[in-house]
Amino acid sequence: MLISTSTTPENDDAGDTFAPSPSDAFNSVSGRGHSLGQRSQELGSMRSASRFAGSSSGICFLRTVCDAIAKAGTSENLTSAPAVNLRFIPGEDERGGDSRGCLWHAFEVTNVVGSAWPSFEELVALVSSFYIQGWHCLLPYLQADKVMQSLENVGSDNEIPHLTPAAALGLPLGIRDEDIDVCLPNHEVHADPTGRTILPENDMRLIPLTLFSKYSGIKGRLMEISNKCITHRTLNAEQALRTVHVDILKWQNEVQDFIQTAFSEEDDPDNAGLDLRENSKFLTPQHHLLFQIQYHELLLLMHRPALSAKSVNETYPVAMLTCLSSARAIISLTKRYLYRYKAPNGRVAYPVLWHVLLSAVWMSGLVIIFAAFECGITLQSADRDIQVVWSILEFLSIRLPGKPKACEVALRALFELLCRKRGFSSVKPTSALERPAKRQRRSDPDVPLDAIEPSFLSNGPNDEASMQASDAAMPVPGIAVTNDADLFPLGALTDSTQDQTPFDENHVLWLLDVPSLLDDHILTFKMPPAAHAGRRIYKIASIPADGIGPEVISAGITVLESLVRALGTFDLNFEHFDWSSATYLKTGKYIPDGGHDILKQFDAILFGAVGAPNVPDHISLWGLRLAICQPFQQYANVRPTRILRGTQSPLRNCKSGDLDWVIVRENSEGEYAGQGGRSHAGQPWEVATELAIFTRHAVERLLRFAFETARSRPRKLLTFVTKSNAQRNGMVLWDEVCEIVAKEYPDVKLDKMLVDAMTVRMVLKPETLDTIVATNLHADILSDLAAALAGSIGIAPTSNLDPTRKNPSMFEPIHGSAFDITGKGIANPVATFWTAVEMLAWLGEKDAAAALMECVERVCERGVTTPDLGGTATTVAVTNAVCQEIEREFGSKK
Ligand SMILES: NC(=O)c1ccc[n+]([C@@H]2O[C@H](COP(=O)([O-])OP(=O)(O)OC[C@H]3O[C@@H](n4cnc5c(N)ncnc54)[C@H](O)[C@@H]3O)[C@@H](O)[C@H]2O)c1
Ligand SMILES: O=C(O)C[C@@H](O)C(=O)O
Repeated sequence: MLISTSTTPENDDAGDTFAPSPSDAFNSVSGRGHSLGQRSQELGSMRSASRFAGSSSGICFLRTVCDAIAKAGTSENLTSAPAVNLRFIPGEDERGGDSRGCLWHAFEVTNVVGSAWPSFEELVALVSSFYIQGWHCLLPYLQADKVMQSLENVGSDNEIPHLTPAAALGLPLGIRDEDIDVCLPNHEVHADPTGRTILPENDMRLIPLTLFSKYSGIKGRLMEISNKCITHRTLNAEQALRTVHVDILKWQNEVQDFIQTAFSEEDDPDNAGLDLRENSKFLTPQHHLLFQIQYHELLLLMHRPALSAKSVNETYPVAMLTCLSSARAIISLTKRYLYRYKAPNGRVAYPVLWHVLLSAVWMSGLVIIFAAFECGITLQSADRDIQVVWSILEFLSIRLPGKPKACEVALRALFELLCRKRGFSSVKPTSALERPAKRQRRSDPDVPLDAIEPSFLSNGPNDEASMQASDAAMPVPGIAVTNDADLFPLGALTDSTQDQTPFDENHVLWLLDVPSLLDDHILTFKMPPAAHAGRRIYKIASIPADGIGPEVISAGITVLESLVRALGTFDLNFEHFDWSSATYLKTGKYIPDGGHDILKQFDAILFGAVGAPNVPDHISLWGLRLAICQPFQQYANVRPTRILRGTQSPLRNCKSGDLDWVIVRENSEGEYAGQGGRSHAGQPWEVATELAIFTRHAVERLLRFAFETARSRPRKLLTFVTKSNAQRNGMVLWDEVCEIVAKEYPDVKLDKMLVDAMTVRMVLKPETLDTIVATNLHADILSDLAAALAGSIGIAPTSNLDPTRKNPSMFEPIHGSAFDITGKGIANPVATFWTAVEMLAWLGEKDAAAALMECVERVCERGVTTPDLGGTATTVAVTNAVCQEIEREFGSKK
């Protein structure tokens, strides 16, 4: 089956062009193919010029799925839904999901080495420092001595591939990296640093350890291929992948050999020297599951980049189908394992598997949704798999809810979106979107937490008989599984089932407060330093233009460059355009001929302000700002307002938190349609008309965007502002369209205001507002008021978004050229910094965006502010303070 490489027509938001036809499996019916221009810098490993390393491919895949689903279907306005809705999409490269940085409960860690073993608190601190701040998946391959040494002490980090199996095998965790790389049965004696023999040479655990180590090696090579072909310098990416594929298959066969050996007779001559009786008990269902999941993870890792590649090609169907079958295998294996080996109290029988299962099942869920999106399977079929994924995630969240919960939220939102866009509302209420009934039981104090089980464990076709039938259908080669979880060697970690410590219910309930957890996570998450050898590169067009524009844009770029240096994970390439009033006065044009085509090649536009005393305002605004926003269909103008830490509202008693709004302004027509004219010029009866135009199409797409924005925020409150008492045509159309669109968002509370009364409410009851939507002119005025109520127009940002991402979006501070302070060096750069934050988030660099915002707020908190906020600092001083804060936080990687 060959993929069509022709560009699928872009979907028109006037009609759903998608038919979920399985017969068209993986032909580009989805329209995804060439439409991912925004991600052009994130190329998969199937492309020779790949620029990301390691698990970036996971993040890239994740974005592919989100972008593709958001872009599809009738509702163009939903484009940003996943990004807005989910707030935080768990990635592979983000760790733990528990904002406390604690992977293990105290009762899951046992002191096995006597007093030298770190305390639980030390263990948490160590895991947090390596796992949360400094970890990267390539670490084991880099052989960084110091890090490895410390990891020996931590020992229980289950995401470091070879330490997972070490712990799983019950090996003393003092074992060194070199042991794992070189050890072969019958050849070496392994000793800990004190000389005590820790592994006799005939210890059969060395075989799986070697196999796990080989797995790590293959994984590392796959990452290298995505990165720079380090191992395969002489091969192109496709040749390199073929050799790795052979190694994966060889590895899997070795695993099977080993499993068969472990359960064969002792007198088998092949097993001479191996103490089978002593050691076979170490091969448990957990090991087997781990091996099987690792096999499928390798296949996913190998094929996934092809799914994220910018253009589809003939490798795509193989990649898609391989990923699909591996994803289904992972889901089915995990389900079967949990069914059989769940501990009596309902928890995962062995905590060390928790993260392995979590990341494998999460990635599999994404693959299933993507396959449904690509029409490789029907939505109904995907629904069945996804139900199991949710049940597993729900089950895993019993141990530590943060990350499983975030995965569940993300998958639910994506699947819901896909179902809606395909018009399959029946999938939605009956299964996919309903919260499981068990959820209520969790908060019921009479039901012990231990009573919670995954739904598939307790009912329907998932009984023992059908499990056995499915076992028969998919035989597990070679292994004689044992039902006795107690056989499992505990190593450094005890099985939670053996511990009598009651589960910390408060901890669970605290973590169930998902929105605040996720917010918190965004704020506290730190990017790992310089993890990626291949960096994402964004092309930014900078148009500082007039007045204080050049001063604040220069400050913004300084801060962004400092952030980029400190994080080392992506690059911003700025190109500067001198399109301004001065240019207009010289050439007669703000934008030269062909200027729009040039701008189209950029990922985003960073804009200062336009307007000069010697050019009429309507010429400058229409010549530059509107001349970009309107043709680029940046129809959603998004203006968040908040009282930043360390700043004050002019409203008495209004505290930070009381005023936390997002204003969504229609940005393509309305009062800015440019219709009208003048007659009888210069005569006493001269007449001028200014005609506002409201189209159903533009109103609907903007309202849907506003509802999505409101839905993505904790309060789910949308205030809809018009003047439909006086303006009885256009505004009444807004009212009618709003009523229709609102039906799609029953979870969003709708609140209607007339614009005059709205100004009163903004001043007197700011805490009653959250997301606000209004016309081009009304929202322009309301957003200046909002900025002033939050302290200054000098802090307020704007995003001019084309949610379809067909054109670059433009980011600018709300304020104008501010002639009165131009050149004085006191323009507040915070609005531009916050604008830069919004731009980074739109580009997909959400962690970097959150990090920058945090640094800006810390500087405000320290009182380093310009005069408009009551301070005495200059633009440059504030800029330097933010750069210093960034360096303090992340260090500089110059
Ligand atoms: N997006 C734009 O390009 C844009 C937006 C608004 C106004 N304008 C244009 O700018 C020119 C001036 O317009 P205006 O005076 O109505 O609005 P303005 O936003 O330029 O200034 C209003 C007031 O706010 C202050 N101010 C603005 N930004 C500040 C900052 N960063 N730090 C400290 N104080 C700041 C100014 O000093 C002034 O007192 C006009 O030509 C107008 O058309 C352009
Ligand atoms: O009305 C405009 O668009 C100009 C200015 O007020 C802005 O908000 O950018």
